Amino acid sequence: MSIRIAPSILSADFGRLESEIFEVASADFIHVDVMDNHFVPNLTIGLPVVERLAQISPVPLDVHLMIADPDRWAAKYAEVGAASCTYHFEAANNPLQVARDIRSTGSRAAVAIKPGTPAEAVFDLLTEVDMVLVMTVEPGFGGQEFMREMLPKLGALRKAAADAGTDIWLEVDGGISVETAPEAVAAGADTLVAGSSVFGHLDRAAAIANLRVAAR
Ligand SMILES: O=C(CO)[C@@H](O)[C@H](O)COP(=O)(O)O
Ligand SMILES: [Fe+2]
Repeated sequence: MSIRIAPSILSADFGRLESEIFEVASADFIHVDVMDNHFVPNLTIGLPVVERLAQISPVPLDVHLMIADPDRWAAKYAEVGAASCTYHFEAANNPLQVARDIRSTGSRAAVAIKPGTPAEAVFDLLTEVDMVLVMTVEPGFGGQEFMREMLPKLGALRKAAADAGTDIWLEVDGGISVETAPEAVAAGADTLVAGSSVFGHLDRAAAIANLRVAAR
């Protein structure tokens, strides 16, 4: 199985975002954290910036919406060019409808769960989404410590998806590095978000290559 790497631009230099994105062009996706200071206690970027990033990025965008009311907003991010659009289960009034709205645009739909949310919460959605994102930190900030106690959720999701006759991607986000990537992959992750462990290195391409080797 080939592992997908998605550098999170939360740890990039926002003053030179375009060149930062080109420095991680060897990645499979660019992970874009959208935070609204309501669902999480942090504020980043919104729809107009994501739209422009989608136009200039050499690799597809994996947009992670940490926002209230994804029922209203999620499909709009897909419409402006997010190849994959992830909303939080905890924030959605109608999680099933949000997934369907995203998919109706042609983008991949993904649902995320915070550390306090059990994997079972999204079992009913597994045939309606393309990916589940298991948070391995509390959402809101980069550079936090990896919560390895979240890893059993991956096995549970993999089994539930197989039981439901569907094949989905499983992404982990938070504290992923060359040390923790092997654990996440062994537990069932196939898509790794990495913020500080990519943008914390001057040579971003080497950091991505090192993650790929570690994940193998
Ligand atoms: O969604 C989030 C944080 O809420 C992430 O995508 C972070 O940006 C990951 O950063 P690192 O833990 O890899 O530094
Ligand atoms: Fe994220």
